[in-house]
Amino acid sequence: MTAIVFDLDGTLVDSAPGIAAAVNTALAAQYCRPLSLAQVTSFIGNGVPALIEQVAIASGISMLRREALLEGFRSAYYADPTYLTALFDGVLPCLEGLRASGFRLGICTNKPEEPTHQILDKLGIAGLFDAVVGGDTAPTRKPDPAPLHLAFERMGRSGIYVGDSEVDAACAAQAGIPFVLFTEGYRKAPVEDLPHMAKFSRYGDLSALLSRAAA
Ligand SMILES: O=C(O)COP(=O)(O)O
Ligand SMILES: [Mg+2]
Repeated sequence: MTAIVFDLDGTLVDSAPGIAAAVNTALAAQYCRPLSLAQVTSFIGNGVPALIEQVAIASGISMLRREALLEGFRSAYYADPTYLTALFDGVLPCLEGLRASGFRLGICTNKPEEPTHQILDKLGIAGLFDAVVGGDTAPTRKPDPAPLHLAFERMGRSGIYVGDSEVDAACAAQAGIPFVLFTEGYRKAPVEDLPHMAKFSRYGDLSALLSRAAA
């Protein structure tokens, strides 16, 4: 039976408010004004170093202070990565249903492993996944295909990748893995600009879609 690998931020969890809160705590420590949720959301998807670089540019923070900004973000975010973070509607029954139908499940996210594991544990879904690949697991991050290949390798199966962003679509395309797009995440480009095999906006529709696709 096929494996299904999921992205995390903007796909399984709505984590942008928590990430924005930690960004703004780090900015306050550098005597900078807070950024809006929309602005921080637009920086999510390429991993923490890219997030902090974009925050620093938007806030006019010099290269010299970026390390302090990164440390401020890490200490605020890692203290509780589940703050203002929740599963999207219907995720839990969908994942349980997929497992019950015999699919193996994995995660491939650009979020570092430590907060990824904390989120999966505290939101009660850790036990559903056989492989978790974070932004610091492999030598490269998405859109490089290596982390996605690693997630499938760890499950010993091929399958489908489910994600929400340009980064995920590009990663799947480079890896030669079919991609299913969740349209309610943190994508910036129109749906038609992202290569995808299928798309969905409600988790209640995903199980039937994946069973058809994997048949
Ligand atoms: O940018 C991040 O840190 C994580 O984003 P992802 O879970 O969508 O890969
Ligand atoms: Mg994402």
